[in-house]
Amino acid sequence: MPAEKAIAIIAHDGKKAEMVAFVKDHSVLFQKTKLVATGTTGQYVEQIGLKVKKLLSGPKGGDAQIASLVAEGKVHAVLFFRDPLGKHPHEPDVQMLMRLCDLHNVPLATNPATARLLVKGFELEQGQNRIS
Ligand SMILES: O=C(CO)COP(=O)(O)O
Repeated sequence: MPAEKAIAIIAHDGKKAEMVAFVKDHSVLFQKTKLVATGTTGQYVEQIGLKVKKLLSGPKGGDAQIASLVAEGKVHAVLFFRDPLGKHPHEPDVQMLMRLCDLHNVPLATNPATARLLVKGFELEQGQNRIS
């Protein structure tokens, strides 16, 4: 994984608990990786003990800021723990982020199962050849 690029982590409120469990499970990889997150998600990631650049909260523009980083080529992958049952006032920002990931061919996981596979790919890239 290019050292200068970050992994972006975002979680809707209904998925924060799953995001925390996921990040804890993969903390070895995340300790070695530049992390960026939307505001509240970032606070949770910090509480796990990881260094993370916190942007604005999602509804205040955090997803849009991550979209901008994607467009600038500064994001290696986006792990987005979306809540498909929730209503989000900033849904247009979410759609923009996903569109820009597709446009710039940036890996985007929108649920924990896909995030797990993506992270496995990073571990393989880094030579940690363990499949569990
Ligand atoms: O709203 C979000 C994703 O769309 C997440 O934002 P927070 O991390 O600030 O809760």
